[in-house]
Amino acid sequence: MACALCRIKQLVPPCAALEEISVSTALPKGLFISFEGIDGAGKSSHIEALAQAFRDQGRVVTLTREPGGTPLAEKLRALMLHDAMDPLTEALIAFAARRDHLVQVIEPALARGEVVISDRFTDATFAYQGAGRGFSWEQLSVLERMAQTGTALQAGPAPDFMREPDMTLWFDLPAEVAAERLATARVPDRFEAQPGEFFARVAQGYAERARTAPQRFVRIDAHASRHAVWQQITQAVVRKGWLAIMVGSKP
Ligand SMILES: Nc1ncnc2c1ncn2[C@@H]1O[C@H](COP(=O)(O)OP(=O)(O)O)[C@@H](O)[C@H]1O
Ligand SMILES: Cc1cn([C@H]2C[C@H](O)[C@@H](COP(=O)(O)OP(=O)(O)O)O2)c(=O)[nH]c1=O
Repeated sequence: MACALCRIKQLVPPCAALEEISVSTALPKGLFISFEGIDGAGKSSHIEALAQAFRDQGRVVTLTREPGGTPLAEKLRALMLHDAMDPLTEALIAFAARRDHLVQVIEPALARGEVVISDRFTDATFAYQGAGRGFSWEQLSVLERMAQTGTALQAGPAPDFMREPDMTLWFDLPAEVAAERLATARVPDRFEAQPGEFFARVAQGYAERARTAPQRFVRIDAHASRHAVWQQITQAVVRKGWLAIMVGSKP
């Protein structure tokens, strides 16, 4: 597509540089942010507030979750959360749901220049099915590559580009504190009903995953007050230049 100036001047062929400018000003860059952490860490308490902060600054937001986010993936979510199965089956279901979610929702939204905020993504599979259930991380990495490659819709990424979040906000909280918070909060699903040691392993899994991708992970000290947690979240996105400084905003 010719840039606006070339169209006015009826330049043939249109200039390459201005063509790029016209595309980039027409469409903001899509952003993909995931929220991660053990159950009860406080993700749901802040995710809508972050979505609203982006909307307030003019961005279109797709707020979604895993497992789930599409009609098919929501069916797979119901199976994962309520039916007994072995760790490999659980991992395969998580990645099947993720592939559908990527193809149907996440990639189209990123191609439209939206901000995609997902309540969990692949790090949860490494933490829960990997560290929690004991399934091999090496094999999970193979599934990760299969499920998250070749989905990008925009021109540019190499054919072997593997989609990952641009930023992962990792809510780090000791398992025993999360258990206390959840004791009165809601009816537990198949994961939330697991013993404390399971969540201690899941928490370690997240810490390990964060060590392998320090440029993507932002550790949120989730043992702080709601207000302090919110400040850490906003600082992380402001530091990236994705949001302007927000004065007095609250979760
Ligand atoms: N910073 C916080 N301090 C104390 N309690 C919190 C905090 N953040 C959330 N909670 C409470 O902890 C429970 C779990 O929070 P939630 O946001 O549902 O966690 P998650 O989505 O990570 O499972 C809820 O009852 C919530 O009100
Ligand atoms: C995405 C994902 C979630 N899970 C688990 C973590 C959670 O216990 C559960 C559902 O996540 P979540 O939506 O956080 O539960 P809730 O709506 O009750 O807050 O699924 C996995 O085990 N593997 C995965 O790959």
